Amino acid sequence: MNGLKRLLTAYFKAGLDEDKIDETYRRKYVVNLFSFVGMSITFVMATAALFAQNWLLSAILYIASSTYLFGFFYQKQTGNVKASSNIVLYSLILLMIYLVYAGGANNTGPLWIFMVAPVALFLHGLKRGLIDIGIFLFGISGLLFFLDETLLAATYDTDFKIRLILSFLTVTFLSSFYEYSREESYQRALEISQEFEQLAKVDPLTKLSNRRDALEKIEYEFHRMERTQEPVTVLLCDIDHFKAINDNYGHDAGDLVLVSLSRLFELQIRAQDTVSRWGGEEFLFVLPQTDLINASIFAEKLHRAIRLNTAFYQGQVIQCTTSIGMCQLDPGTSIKESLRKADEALYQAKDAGRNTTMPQVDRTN
Ligand SMILES: Nc1nc2c(ncn2[C@@H]2O[C@H](COP(=O)(O)OP(=O)(O)OP(=O)(O)O)[C@@H](O)[C@H]2O)c(=O)[nH]1
Repeated sequence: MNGLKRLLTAYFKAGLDEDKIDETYRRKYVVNLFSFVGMSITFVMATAALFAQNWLLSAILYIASSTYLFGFFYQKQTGNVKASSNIVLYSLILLMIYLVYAGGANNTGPLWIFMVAPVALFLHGLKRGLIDIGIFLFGISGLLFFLDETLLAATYDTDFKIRLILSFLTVTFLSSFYEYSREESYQRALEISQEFEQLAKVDPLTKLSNRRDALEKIEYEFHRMERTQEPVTVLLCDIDHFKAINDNYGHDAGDLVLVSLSRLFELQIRAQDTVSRWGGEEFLFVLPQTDLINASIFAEKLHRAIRLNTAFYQGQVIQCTTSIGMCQLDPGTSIKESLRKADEALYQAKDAGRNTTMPQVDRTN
């Protein structure tokens, strides 16, 4: 039993990317599922028709069964979900038209047409699925009501034809409603997950990138530097005696200073630079296309701007300074090691009396 379950799961998940569960994943899954169901049912029906010596019906059903299998393999090999879903859906539609035309076994062929509605909607989505269903319905109605004397091989009672179309419309309506709600829920879930993803990258107090996002950005710039050989420098900036601000004016005043400096930092950087809240009262700048010399010029500009910046808290003016440690990224040095060097440089800046910038500390030199 477990072996069968594993086999079926492997079949349904063939060609699917487990790391990317999105709409394409779902469509591929549905293609695999329908190709399996379609292939199995038509195979059984084809064999039954073979025993009943209905050669033509049997041959057509075997061809349909092979087409579903082909749709599955095409999806698995190429990953082309658009083409494979077209193969599965349009071969199903052609088979249904044939069954209505010929009547199938004991005139029961038309009973299978209900499958078209959910398959079309699940494979092609609401809009395109409804167009497919509309065209199919138009063709079937024409065949049943207008070409019944000239083209139709089977004979159906008028009541049966009307009920067939009405029940097909009912199944279409219910399937469309289901697909509509599914698409709506999927869209909403997508929006919520994007919102959360965004929130997970932002520091709630300062609205700057948080440490996690900063690390992603450094990694991106690190790889770009490896490709382009252009310099990248990181700056670790720590507010001097920030504890004293909290102690003297209160925690809310400390928060206000952090927010005020964050807005100031955003104004100082270029479009390609990033500033993030690294932690507590520490900020990290990532400056692409910038070597240590140019980073020093930027750091001086930053010191000046911070000195001139004033935060007002309950009628009191709060001013502060910062210390900065810098490190230029190097392809031969890990990001972690470069950040450690910047941190060491920052401590040297603190030791040197604060309100100053120090370049990286190279122990090997
Ligand atoms: N208001 C506020 N304070 C914070 C926040 N995060 C960290 N702090 C405070 O920042 C202070 C950091 O103090 P220290 O690490 O001693 O550093 P410092 O007083 O700036 O001294 P130096 O860095 O040596 O100049 C601590 O009092 C923390 O509580 C925050 O989000 N808001």
